[in-house]
Amino acid sequence: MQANKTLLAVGSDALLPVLQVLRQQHWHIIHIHDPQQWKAPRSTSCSAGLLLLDGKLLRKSAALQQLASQLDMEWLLLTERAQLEQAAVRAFINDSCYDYHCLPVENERLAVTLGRLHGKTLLRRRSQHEQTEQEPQQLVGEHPSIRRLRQEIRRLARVNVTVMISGESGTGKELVAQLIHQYSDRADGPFQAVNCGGLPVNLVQSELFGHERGAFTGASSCRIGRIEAAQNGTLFLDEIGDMAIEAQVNLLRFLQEGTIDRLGDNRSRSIDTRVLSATHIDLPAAIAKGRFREDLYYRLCVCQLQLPALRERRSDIPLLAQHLLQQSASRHGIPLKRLSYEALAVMLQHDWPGNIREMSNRISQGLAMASGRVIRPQDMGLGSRMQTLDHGLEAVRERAEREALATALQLHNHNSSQAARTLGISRATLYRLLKKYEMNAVD
Ligand SMILES: Nc1ncnc2c1ncn2[C@@H]1O[C@H](COP(=O)(O)OP(=O)(O)OP(=O)(O)O)[C@@H](O)[C@H]1O
Repeated sequence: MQANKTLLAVGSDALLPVLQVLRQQHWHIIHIHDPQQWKAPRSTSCSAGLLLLDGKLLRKSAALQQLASQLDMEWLLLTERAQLEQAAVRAFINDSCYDYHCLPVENERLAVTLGRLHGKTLLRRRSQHEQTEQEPQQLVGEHPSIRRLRQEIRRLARVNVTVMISGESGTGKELVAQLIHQYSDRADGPFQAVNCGGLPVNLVQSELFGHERGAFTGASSCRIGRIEAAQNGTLFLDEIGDMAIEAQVNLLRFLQEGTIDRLGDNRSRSIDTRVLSATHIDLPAAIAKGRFREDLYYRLCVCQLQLPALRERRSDIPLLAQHLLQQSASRHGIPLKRLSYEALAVMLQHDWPGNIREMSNRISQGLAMASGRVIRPQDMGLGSRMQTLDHGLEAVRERAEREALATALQLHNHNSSQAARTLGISRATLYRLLKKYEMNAVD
């Protein structure tokens, strides 16, 4: 990260006297007349942008928005007061600028504002940097099912049993496996994730167990398998339900005996690894159809974790959205934007068939597509304003309340006192809500 004071100035030569003063204040200045001229790589280290809006630039509003939304820095707009009468100018200021000054320029005020922009850009870059570099993976969510999951992860991390993690695609199964590894005393060892579904039958064996040179046609060198690579660490078998039945017997042998043989080598090697697996399919049904070995199932399922679909914990949507926004902005080097209220309302209603991965993808899409600083539903490829208004915020709130009640009651076997405590409301409020939604508790 560089901390130099570099200013990107966009506008006509009318800016020159101002730029002269700023140079004396130790700003390094890049001056372009036209937003489309900006060709520098995104990693450029400008920390502030100064934009002199005149009639000519106003006609290039799309290019301006494009420029302002793609560069990781804050913008100050210089404008004639009369231009503020135009809705497009006001929208541009709201969406894309940190501040605006009316002409003529007051040099002292300008110096203070640009200093602030510079400081703010550096602060944001620093926190984005710290977030990606240092922050461990986190399981975001305050829904009772996620709170309980966090406790279960901590407990399971301490014991060396196999765990089967089930849930729809994108619900966080691999993340949970990583957390179990991180909290375990194997955290300093490797975490090896294998996608069993993506491996063709003929490759599964060599991928899992490794092979010696010449073990089969094309095996030109010796290769350590994924199980061996997970020595003293954790082996995560993703999509285990899709593993070819022929490969299942060898995996079973490894789980029973704790040893593997590389293909083409009959020396058994002892392996000490913790095995976690995940599936999005119904394994008992696969067993009934003869597609999955029952003995392997019991070996892999000493403990089980079931992850809820995102639509079953809608109250977590705002929290997750904020987390994914920050994560995506810092990963892709895009300036942070905020979700419009409308976007959040649409997200609360969406059913999220692809769960958190879908949300993460849509938010990245929104960050890339939004022309200003605000992400609208259409930027994420989500329904229109009319659809939101059809349902209204009240309907969204009712739906979230109904779901929170149902989950709390289920969690506590329909005991109203305990459910009220979990929800952080009084029993009287709980009864009022149960009556409103025609639901029942036991006591
Ligand atoms: N509770 C959560 N908090 C924060 N991020 C999450 C959470 N759950 C999932 N994610 C993120 O969502 C993305 C998808 O999660 P993950 O890959 O773990 O899902 P999965 O269930 O293993 O998916 P698949 O079945 O398709 O393999 C990842 O980027 C993950 O970090």
